[in-house]
Amino acid sequence: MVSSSFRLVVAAVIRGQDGRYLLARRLPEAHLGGLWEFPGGGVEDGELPEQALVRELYEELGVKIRVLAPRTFAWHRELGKEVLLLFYDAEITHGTPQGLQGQEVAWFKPEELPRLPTPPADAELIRSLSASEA
Ligand SMILES: Nc1nc2c([nH]c(=O)n2[C@@H]2O[C@H](COP(=O)(O)OP(=O)(O)OP(=O)(O)O)[C@@H](O)[C@H]2O)c(=O)[nH]1
Repeated sequence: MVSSSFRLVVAAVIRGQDGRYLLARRLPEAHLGGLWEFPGGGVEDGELPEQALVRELYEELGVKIRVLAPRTFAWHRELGKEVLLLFYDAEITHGTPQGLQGQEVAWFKPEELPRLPTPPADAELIRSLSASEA
């Protein structure tokens, strides 16, 4: 349900040449702290989703990316907040990802993804990424 607490969040599904996916770990003190997620963040006023994704990846990980195509979406409802998550396939064009806010960043094989602690809203995406390898 769209309400005044609605937020639009974008996240990148980035697959390295070795077939691993890039995830970042939420800081322990954050909401859903310690969970591994696809890097991204909130779309700000006046921004297109793809622009927000490019900005977030640069601010959080110091990389430039190219957004390739929409992959899927998911709703996240918690604590009275409604979040619509848009996941995009993307690739890194410049730089090596680093957790510029102190967060851990790592590449995971598709079969490792289902064993990671991840936000509930990511479950279906993770199932499909790991199943496409089977
Ligand atoms: N970037 C990202 N966010 C996700 C994923 N899955 C998921 O549920 N989220 C949720 O989407 C929101 C991301 O927004 P954010 O990172 O800008 O917000 P935040 O938690 O720092 O701020 P907040 O505490 O105000 O929500 C969070 O509620 C986060 O838990 C994901 O795979 N990637």
